Amino acid sequence: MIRFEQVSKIYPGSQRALQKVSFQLEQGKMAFLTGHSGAGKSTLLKLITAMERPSDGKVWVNGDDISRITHRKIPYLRRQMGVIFQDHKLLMDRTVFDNVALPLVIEGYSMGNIKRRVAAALDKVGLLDKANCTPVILSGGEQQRVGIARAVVNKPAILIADEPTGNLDPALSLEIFRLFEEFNRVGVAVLIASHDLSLIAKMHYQRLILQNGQLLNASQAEEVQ
Ligand SMILES: Nc1ncnc2c1ncn2[C@@H]1O[C@H](COP(=O)(O)OP(=O)(O)OP(=O)(O)O)[C@@H](O)[C@H]1O
Repeated sequence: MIRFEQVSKIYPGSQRALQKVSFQLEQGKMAFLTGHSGAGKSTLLKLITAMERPSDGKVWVNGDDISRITHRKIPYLRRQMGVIFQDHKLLMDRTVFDNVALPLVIEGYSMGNIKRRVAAALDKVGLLDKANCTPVILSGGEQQRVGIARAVVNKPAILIADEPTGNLDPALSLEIFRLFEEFNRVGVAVLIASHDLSLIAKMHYQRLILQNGQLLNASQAEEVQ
């Protein structure tokens, strides 16, 4: 589903952010991406969403080599994935419904279809009764769940999350991780970058550990755990 082959990334005028990173996340699997601040986690995720291109190596998503993807093909790639950010990037002057509907409006879905899908996504994250509220009146955990509903509303095969629980307390963080597990259980591949080591330790999924841009192998990983 996602495959990195000897991927390096050097930002212009800076040192190497990723060095010869290789890994695979198979269809329907869930994994955590961890590592110190500046280790390269966001960079790795940005290569999957084609917000950045690798300087060397190959990135495969759903069977396509996206290392040199053209701008024209990026919308097709992004349609296959839902992306969740720490600050959830919600439109605060629009309703929860409008926020979740946005990807479908952009895709030109009919209003009937939009209503059905948004209701299903909000139901999944437990916020159906908040559809007509603006996100400002919601708690941090609820706002993050709106972000998750928006990410899953067009049923992507892959979910990518960059520090989705960064601003939340442990109980709410666990709730969010459990939600990701539910999507994974129905076949969605999930990759979550997180600093939340105690929570990750409680969940038994593949762990990718970055250190100064390099992925640790199994024995190195054991040493840092
Ligand atoms: N747009 C950019 N231009 C130049 N250097 C960058 C850019 N983005 C990231 N870097 C550098 O690349 C390295 C990896 O950064 P990245 O944001 O991927 O790390 P991270 O593991 O996500 O860190 P954090 O946990 O603090 O968010 C860092 O040294 C960072 O300064």
